[in-house]
Amino acid sequence: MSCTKSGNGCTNGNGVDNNNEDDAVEISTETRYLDGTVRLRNPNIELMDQDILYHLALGSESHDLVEMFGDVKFVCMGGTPKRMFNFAEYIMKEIGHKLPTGTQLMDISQYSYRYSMYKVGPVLSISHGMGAPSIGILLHEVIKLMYHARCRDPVFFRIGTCGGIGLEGGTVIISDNAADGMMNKYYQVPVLGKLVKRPAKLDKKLVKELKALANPDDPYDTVTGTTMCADDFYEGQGRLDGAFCDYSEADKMEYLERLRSNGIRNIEMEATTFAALTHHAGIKAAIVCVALLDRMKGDQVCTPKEVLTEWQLRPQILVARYIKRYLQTKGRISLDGHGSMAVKSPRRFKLVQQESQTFE
Ligand SMILES: O=P(O)(O)O[C@H]1O[C@H](CO)[C@@H](O)[C@H]1O
Ligand SMILES: O=c1cc[nH]c(=O)[nH]1
Repeated sequence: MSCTKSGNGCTNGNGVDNNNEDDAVEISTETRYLDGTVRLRNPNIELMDQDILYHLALGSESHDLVEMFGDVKFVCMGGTPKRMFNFAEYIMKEIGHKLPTGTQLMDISQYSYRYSMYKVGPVLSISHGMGAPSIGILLHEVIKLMYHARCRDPVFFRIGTCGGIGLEGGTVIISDNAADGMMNKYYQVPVLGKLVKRPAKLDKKLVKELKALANPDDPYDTVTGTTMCADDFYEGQGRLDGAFCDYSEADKMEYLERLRSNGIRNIEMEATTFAALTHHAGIKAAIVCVALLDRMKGDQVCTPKEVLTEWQLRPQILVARYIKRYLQTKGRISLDGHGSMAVKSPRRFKLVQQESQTFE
């Protein structure tokens, strides 16, 4: 889809405005087979003898991807390998998953030397590095992995950190919209010399479900709002402490105030890419970040390491509540890491609707 600009939004080439605020992720026959497995918007892939997922150190012929990943329901991503290893261990406890005796969690993608990936029953925990190009490459390969593995209606989460806009460090922000540094609600990437714009949309229902799981007893606030995705940590986020700075503190504050008055509550570096690529794939997705500082009050991250480590758990706790609730309510997914979500029968060319993913 190449988009043309219409206001802040995009059209999909058929003149359809894809920037309707109330839309949930559009899951259609373009992105799903009859049984809910992921259908790629790329006819080339199923014609290929093999598909090498180079940055994951996996391949469609070298690995039995259905056997290895067919039961995956949740894909959780965050910047660092350490955080995603910790999340894998945490979710393992939370969902009561047991590894076979004598085994331990293994980094499935270790020989890519790029990303780390851990699998805990129906949950994949993957590091995505920093910024749009890094998470973009990962999303292409993970979406293809979902297709090859015949995963049904997977849900993706980004579990991140960010700078708050008028929000104290430690506050958890669930993104209900994503915008770039120009406040455009799309992700744009040059393709064949032309700028392709894809609407950066998140599933509003999932946002509400996550917000409802915030516990009034949590010793921190959980809020929703628009997330700004910058292409840089320093100048791109209006910091005064980069190697270069050609603006004044007043300019910075004026910019942050403008962001705040446009509903932007936090800044990080992957939101538009994550929202746009999952949306384009028809994958329900959410972003939950913890603020490391209030950018209205400063630029340097000077909170002690132990405190930052505790804060980073907060988005994980919320996402784990969602996953647990889903597994308890649906109760259809085996937690032994095998089988019940895998579809072994051929499913190509079978189209229609997917089942509902909601569980309220
Ligand atoms: O904490 P994670 O999820 O890595 O993300 C945030 O931290 C990085 C910058 O420090 C950027 O990638 C930003 O998006
Ligand atoms: O200020 C911050 C903190 C974390 N990550 C960001 O991108 N910005």
